[in-house]
Amino acid sequence: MANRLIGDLPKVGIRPVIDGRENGVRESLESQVMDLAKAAAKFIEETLRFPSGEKVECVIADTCIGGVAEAAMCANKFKKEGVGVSLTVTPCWCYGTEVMDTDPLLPKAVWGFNGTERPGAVYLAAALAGYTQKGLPTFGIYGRDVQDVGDTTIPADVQEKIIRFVKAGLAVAQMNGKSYLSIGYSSMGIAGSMVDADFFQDYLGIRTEFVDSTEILRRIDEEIYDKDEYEKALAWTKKNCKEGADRNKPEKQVDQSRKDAEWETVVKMTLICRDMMIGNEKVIAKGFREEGLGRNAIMGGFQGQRQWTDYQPNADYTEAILNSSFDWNGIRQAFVLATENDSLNAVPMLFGHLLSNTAQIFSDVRTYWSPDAVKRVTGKTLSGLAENGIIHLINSGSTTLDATAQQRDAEGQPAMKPFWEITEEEAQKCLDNTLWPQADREYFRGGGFSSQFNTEGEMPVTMSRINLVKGLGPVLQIAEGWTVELEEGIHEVLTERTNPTWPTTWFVPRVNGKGAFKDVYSVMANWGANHGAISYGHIGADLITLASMLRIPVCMHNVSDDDVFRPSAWAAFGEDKEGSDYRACANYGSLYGIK
Ligand SMILES: C[C@H](O)[C@@H](O)[C@@H](O)C(=O)CO
Ligand SMILES: [Mn+2]
Repeated sequence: MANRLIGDLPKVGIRPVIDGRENGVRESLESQVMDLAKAAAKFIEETLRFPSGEKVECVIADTCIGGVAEAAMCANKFKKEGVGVSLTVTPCWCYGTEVMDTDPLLPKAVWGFNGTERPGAVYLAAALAGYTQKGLPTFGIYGRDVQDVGDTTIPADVQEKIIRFVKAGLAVAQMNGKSYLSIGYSSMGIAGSMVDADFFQDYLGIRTEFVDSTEILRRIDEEIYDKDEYEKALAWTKKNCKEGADRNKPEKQVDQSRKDAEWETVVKMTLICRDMMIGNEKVIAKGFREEGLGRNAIMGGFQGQRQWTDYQPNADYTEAILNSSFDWNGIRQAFVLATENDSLNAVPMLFGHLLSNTAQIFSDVRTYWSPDAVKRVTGKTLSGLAENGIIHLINSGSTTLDATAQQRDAEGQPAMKPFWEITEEEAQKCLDNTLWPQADREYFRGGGFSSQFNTEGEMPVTMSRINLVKGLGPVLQIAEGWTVELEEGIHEVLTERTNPTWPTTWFVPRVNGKGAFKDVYSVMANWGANHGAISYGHIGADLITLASMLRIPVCMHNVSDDDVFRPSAWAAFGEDKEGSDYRACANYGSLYGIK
């Protein structure tokens, strides 16, 4: 599977730095330093893959870097090779600012080998002081236990930091230069769908492309899509997407021929939205080059409500299928497409996708159900992880079908996996566990079909969200927790009170008795908007590292302090990690903003 966006995937640049004193010192260190760089490169290449499936590639400087000339040669090589992340390694003393990497846009880390024969860790401290003094925030990596000279094994604590840094750095690099495709504009007064071009450009390096929804009608009417693929997609949909019960009042119900026409429209909408995002050779071959080039969109949003959905079938099918790891073409990388064009939920979905390589859930953060309220309406008692209350995540549309939780990890537990680990059987189970009821025609006058399922089993997940605060800028909120399955009889009653035609995920955040995480209720009460992006796994620490690279402060999280890994300069902004994060982000400002 190839990267589907324009531009090469970023590489990881490894910079072996060395004590430049020739005639003795340098020569005695050359192979040890280079071996450390090779060990780091091997480890990264063996561990990481891109969401598109490609292995991550490392580039090592041609020589060890003993001074500024070799630093410049390395920078030159990195530019030519498309390096997006810079990791400096050394076991020895080097000349801090002389060997440094001064590219302000490359996320940077220095691994100073913890040995004592040669002072790598002393160099690390000197280097970080230089980076801080020059306004180039850099991550410091320093193993807890002393290693022997020449040992090229990477201790577990160093491994964890290298991977956390590289993953987040590659996410930064992958976003840069791509687009957010806004199909339609603002939905129902939702602030996140008033797409803020300055935020995308300044903080993420992402362009914003605005296309009116009538473009979809035009492409349907003028048949600007691949008709062969359309036939294949429609046949696959008929076979794999079973219609659920029509819950509309009798006077609102439409006949099957109208429903069949709606299926045809939503399948076309899916092809067209995807083509608008990433282009399609087949559309170019039909003579529509401009349309077939796409918008180089790494994510997008579909306004839908209200003008489109008052008139045409909703995009629930389109959003659900594109956000899933499979379709009529087989198992493939998921897209990131927000419903209601909530761009501030698309961004954390993209963060989650780039950090975990998995498909993402988009949901309304709809209801906190206390144990008492559940008892009152169901007569039953919440138990297990759910015992202190649950949050109902539900939204028509954008929830990936991977969230049916039919995939299994190595231990046989429910999971949402990178697409290359998903089996045909698992993809089929996700489809088999989803029904497609006719949309609620009071909300969606143009009809359409909503995906309906209930996330099965317990999965570790992380909910996150970006909010824009006037006078402050963007902030990120993060809540790690679990999906839970409710005891027989509870789900049915609770979901009946909402929109039973929509997908439901019951979520329990990990609480700690303090602040926003005092209890489950407080998490709900402190959530900054109507939506959340939910990623498989506990990725809060990765999100925190990524946010610091983008200078987005984290306003709420439940990650242990020990796992918070930010540039070393953050320590100079105070001991309290939350306060220092705000001050450091304000001091450095957005990564791409023109000051
Ligand atoms: C149908 C309604 O308009 C929903 O779409 C609404 O509950 C939302 O999802 C609001 O974010
Ligand atoms: Mn919503």
